[in-house]
Amino acid sequence: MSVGVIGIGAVGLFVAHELSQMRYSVTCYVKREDQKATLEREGIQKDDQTPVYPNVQMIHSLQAHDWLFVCTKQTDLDNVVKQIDQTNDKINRVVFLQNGLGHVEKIKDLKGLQKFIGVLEHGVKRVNDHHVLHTGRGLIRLAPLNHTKTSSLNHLNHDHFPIIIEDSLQKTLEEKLVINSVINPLTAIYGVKNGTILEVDRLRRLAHQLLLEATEILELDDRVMWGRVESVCRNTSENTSSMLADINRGRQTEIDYMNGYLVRIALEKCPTHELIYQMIKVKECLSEV
Ligand SMILES: NC(=O)C1=CN([C@@H]2O[C@H](COP(=O)(O)OP(=O)(O)OC[C@H]3O[C@@H](n4cnc5c(N)ncnc54)[C@H](OP(=O)(O)O)[C@@H]3O)[C@@H](O)[C@H]2O)C=CC1
Ligand SMILES: CC(C)(CO)C(=O)C(=O)O
Repeated sequence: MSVGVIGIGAVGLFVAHELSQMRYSVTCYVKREDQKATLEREGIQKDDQTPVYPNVQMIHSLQAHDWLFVCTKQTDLDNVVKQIDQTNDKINRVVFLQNGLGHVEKIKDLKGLQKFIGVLEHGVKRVNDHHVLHTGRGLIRLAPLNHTKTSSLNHLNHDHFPIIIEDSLQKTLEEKLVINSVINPLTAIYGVKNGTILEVDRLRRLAHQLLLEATEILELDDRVMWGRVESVCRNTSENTSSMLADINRGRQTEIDYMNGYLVRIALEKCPTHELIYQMIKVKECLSEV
């Protein structure tokens, strides 16, 4: 089986590594020549294991695959969707693994292939362009878009790469959105690892306040969701959240698809999320300087 992985950052390195270990024919798609050269030379290293050597191509050379995993940020999806659209007569199934909400509409426009949207609950930390740390064992939750059959997903499910099929796409994404809209901005504002949120009482209380607003807007059970936030903080305690990683690298964050999404749908009735949203926007401006 041939699998393509687009976007070889923290998530893409991990996904491409695990699929390569399952002996699939994996091709990584990147947008920088220097990352292509590094991956060809060094392979993908997970933790301190021996590297695996998937194929590496530039994104404009996207080829035919049985499965395609899209592991870019939400902010890069427009370009990627355009690229897949130009290639889609050769691609059978696509899995999108972005955090946040707002991408489903863009993806719906892709015709002629089976689409799955999912969330990755592993702790992953990018060390550099070819090395990733697996900081917390988790799983991938996937839901089909537009009544796609799910039986083909069984081929991808593996003990060290568990995939769960969820019935409700919206619920899966909303629950992950709650987790990210609490953990990501707080870790990015204070420059701390995920585990610190539970360790510092004032930070924990601020996290809980964000949780209460988010669960009220999305009509989710706040006790259940607080339990999930706590468990993600514990399982990924040593992780740098993707938003903190973006701020540290002077990149645009996904805040518009997380707290920004909540602010938009709640019509400004979520003051803590609105404040946090503004604070991250200021951080983005400052880190560009
Ligand atoms: N990091 C984490 O712990 C987790 C992240 N997520 C979610 O997964 C998604 C990816 O996150 P993460 O891996 O952290 O992000 P990264 O920024 O580490 O990686 C994204 C990668 O996509 C590449 N990219 C961007 N545009 C293109 C393109 N047009 N063609 C090919 N490659 C492209 C970037 O390349 P370049 O470096 O050249 O810009 C980068 O390597 C996000 O939605 C995030 O919220 C989900 C769970 C955990
Ligand atoms: C679950 C969490 C917070 C793990 O770091 C994540 O999804 C992210 O960093 O975007």
